[in-house]
Amino acid sequence: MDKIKIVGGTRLNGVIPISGAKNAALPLMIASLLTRETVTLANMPLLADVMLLERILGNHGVDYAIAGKRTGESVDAGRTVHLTAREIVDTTAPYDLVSRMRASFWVLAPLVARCGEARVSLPGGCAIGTRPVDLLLMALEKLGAKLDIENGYVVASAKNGLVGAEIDFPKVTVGGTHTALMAASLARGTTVLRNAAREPEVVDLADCLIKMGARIKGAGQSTIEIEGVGSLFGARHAVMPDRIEAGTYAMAVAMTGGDVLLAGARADLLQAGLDALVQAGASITETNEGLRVTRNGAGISPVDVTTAPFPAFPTDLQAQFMALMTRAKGVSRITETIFENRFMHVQELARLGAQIKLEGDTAIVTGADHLDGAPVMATDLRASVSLVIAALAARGETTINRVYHLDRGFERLEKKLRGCGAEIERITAAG
Ligand SMILES: CC(=O)N[C@H]1[C@@H](OP(=O)(O)OP(=O)(O)OC[C@H]2O[C@@H](n3ccc(=O)[nH]c3=O)[C@H](O)[C@@H]2O)O[C@H](CO)[C@@H](O)[C@@H]1O
Ligand SMILES: C=C(OP(=O)(O)O)C(=O)O
Repeated sequence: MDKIKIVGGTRLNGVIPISGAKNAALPLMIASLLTRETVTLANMPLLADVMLLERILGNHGVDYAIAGKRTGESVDAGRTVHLTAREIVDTTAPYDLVSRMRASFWVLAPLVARCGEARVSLPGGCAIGTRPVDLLLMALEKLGAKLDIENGYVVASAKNGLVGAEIDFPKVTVGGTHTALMAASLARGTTVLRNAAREPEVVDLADCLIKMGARIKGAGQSTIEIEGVGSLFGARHAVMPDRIEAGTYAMAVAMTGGDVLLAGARADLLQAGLDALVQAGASITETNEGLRVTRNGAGISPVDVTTAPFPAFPTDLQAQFMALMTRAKGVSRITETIFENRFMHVQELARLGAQIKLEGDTAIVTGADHLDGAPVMATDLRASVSLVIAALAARGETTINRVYHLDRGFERLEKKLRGCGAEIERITAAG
């Protein structure tokens, strides 16, 4: 298993290109199941999750072709891929694939909407919480799908097609909103989603569906109206920039000090995260090329944050912000309201000398004068990168084990950080 070795203490200076968003790329790829025609996605990130989803979609009959790079195109440019689901050859998504990536469960919606049947393994829990799928199933049932659970699989059928409905989500769910958007696009009649997720990735999916011929109004607001159509077409769409990757590197710069341009990053996708960073002492300027983040001289101030659905502070940046707060001059409180168990990084940060006390859904972080390098273990994607941020500021060497978690969501992380002066290298396991 690969490891990452970091020697802390270097300020970050330079340019970091921001990749296409994992959490937009995945539902966009899944949406290709809705049409016989080719969906072309540009600015695709090269990530383990994307590669796994390629395999899962291939199992259903999606032909996946990667366009070659144009002459002179930078290595930092995202890939362009063509996905064509001419025929769906298999409507089953098996346990061994779905259990490895939760978002793959979302194939249920396009499969049942297009084919009238699907058999998709329940995804199970994961390191950050139990993560039930009851609201995704509720949405599909409202749209007329008949659902049974058999041997760990959701067996869905809608022999006469799905029918538009009013769907009120009792809780904001990104996956539930993606599911309802995809299914309702091919349902007969009108669907209204209430308390829908407003995350930018939902808007990105809706934009692509609209290019494919879907009739969707209100994406990005709590109420979304979808007028179902008989069939969808091919389209070309560029994946939005990754706001979580951008926020992560912004927090790394705030931690080490320095001056970095996050090329391609957009402030409107990340306002709550940027506000917290400015309170912590970073300066952020929006430029034509992206976001410039600097922290010079002054130390890190403690800031309290509470995670909540967009546009509030994102849960996917909670671990990274906690890493930053471990060096603040004072006490901060970080409250996690989305996932019940998203504090696996606390024990690992403590190994570097962080002082964090957990009280229910709140972590109370007392900033330490310094952190010291140590061997640590990555436990999930964002927890892993929080250890990278802490290690960049720790004295001496930190080795992060199980970095396959990082590869799920951060493209060329070592290269991007090394380009800004960080002392970071991947130690590739032999064999
Ligand atoms: C691939 C992807 O895009 N993943 C993101 C997506 O995950 P995901 O779509 O799985 O997260 P949700 O927004 O659905 O989950 C939000 C909350 O709702 C609960 N819930 C969800 C569905 C359901 O049927 N029942 C239920 O109770 C969850 O347990 C959680 O407490 O949004 C999360 C919240 O922004 C992010 O952290 C993940 O990075
Ligand atoms: C939790 C995340 O991803 P997933 O929903 O795929 O587990 C994440 O991107 O932080």
